[in-house]
Amino acid sequence: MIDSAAPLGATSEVGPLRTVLLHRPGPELRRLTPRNNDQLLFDGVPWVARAQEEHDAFAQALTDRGVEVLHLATLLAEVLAFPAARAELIGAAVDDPRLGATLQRDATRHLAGLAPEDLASALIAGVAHEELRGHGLAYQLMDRSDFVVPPLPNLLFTRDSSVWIGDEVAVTSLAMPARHRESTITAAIYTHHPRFAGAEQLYASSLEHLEGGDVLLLAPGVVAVGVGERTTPGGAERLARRLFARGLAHTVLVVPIAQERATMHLDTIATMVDVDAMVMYPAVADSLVAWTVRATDGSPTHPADDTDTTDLAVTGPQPFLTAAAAAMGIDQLRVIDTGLDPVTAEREQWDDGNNTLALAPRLTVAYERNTVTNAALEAAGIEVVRIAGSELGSGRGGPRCMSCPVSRAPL
Ligand SMILES: NC(=[NH2+])NCCC[C@H](N)C(=O)O
Repeated sequence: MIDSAAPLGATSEVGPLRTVLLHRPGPELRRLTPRNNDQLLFDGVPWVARAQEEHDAFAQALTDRGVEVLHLATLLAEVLAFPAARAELIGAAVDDPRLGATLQRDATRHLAGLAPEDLASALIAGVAHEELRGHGLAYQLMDRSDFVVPPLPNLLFTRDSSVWIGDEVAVTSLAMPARHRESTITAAIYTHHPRFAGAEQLYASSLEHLEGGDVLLLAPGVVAVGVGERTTPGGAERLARRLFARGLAHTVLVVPIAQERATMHLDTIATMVDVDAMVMYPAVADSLVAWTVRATDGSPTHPADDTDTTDLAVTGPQPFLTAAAAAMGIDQLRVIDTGLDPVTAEREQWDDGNNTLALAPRLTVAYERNTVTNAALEAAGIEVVRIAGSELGSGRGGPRCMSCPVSRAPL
């Protein structure tokens, strides 16, 4: 088991990255076919071996720069040595009305017989009809190409199923049915893995939809939350109350984004690259607005037993850049444009040109294919670590979606 003393948590998107949670894509990607890829939220059918090579190079680029890389599948296999974690995750995997009681029992028996590493693989790659000797009506009538336990190809995007804010972790509530089960896995890891012993959990998969890709730590105490296809206003409100009650933030900026695939998360249109700079999709830079949410004066922090009753003061909407600079206490939030002309910008935004992972202020990881955006970043003084993503990108996520910062040094 991994043992490291770096304090857990993050108060910004750009503080020097110490520890990150990744998931190397595996057999779950081999489940994708032209028949199921839309439902499983991939734009195509990736070449798995090449996606793994690209991911290994991504992990290596981080390790080379002194970042400790934790692998989700390893942590999962480690917690599956504990009976409580096994029971929770097997229960979550078969909690599916498609199965009915007979197939549920068959699937439970199958999973319960697996050793920790095999169980971890089955929970991630799913269980196909042909891999289980089931009986009964639901099993007989199930399409041979269907899954008893569906695979989780989007586990690759570790930023969405959990996010650290201050020294607490929010296990999120994912909006798309294809991703619901992911946060049962992150919850089990944070609950049972000794590496995270004592870490407080700030959110839960049973609450209003909230995805980590929508949560941007603009500055210590200032959190932006995109609301759109994934995160709901109710989720943003719940998170805001909890952050205020626990003293983890003083301002939450709620930012409506278009409800469409190209802009599924706030981090598909803007990410931080310096303490006062973002790379942003120019088509939205001027129209983006924010509602500023704070606790009303006199609202208590750390109430003994309830973090959901803080009174909220909501103002706005204001232009996002104005509201953000005010909340961050700076004169101006600098913007570096994706692409230059509108067509290049649209192409590079789609290819996750905005979805960068900062390793430190002015040092960021980006897909190499977004040549115009990367040149603009460099012209603005941001060092760019380029990674290949031709296959990884088919899931529509870049370096930031594919990483959950577990520990960043304070600024
Ligand atoms: N933070 C992000 N932008 N994540 C991208 C997630 C992509 C994934 N295929 C989905 O549709 O959910």
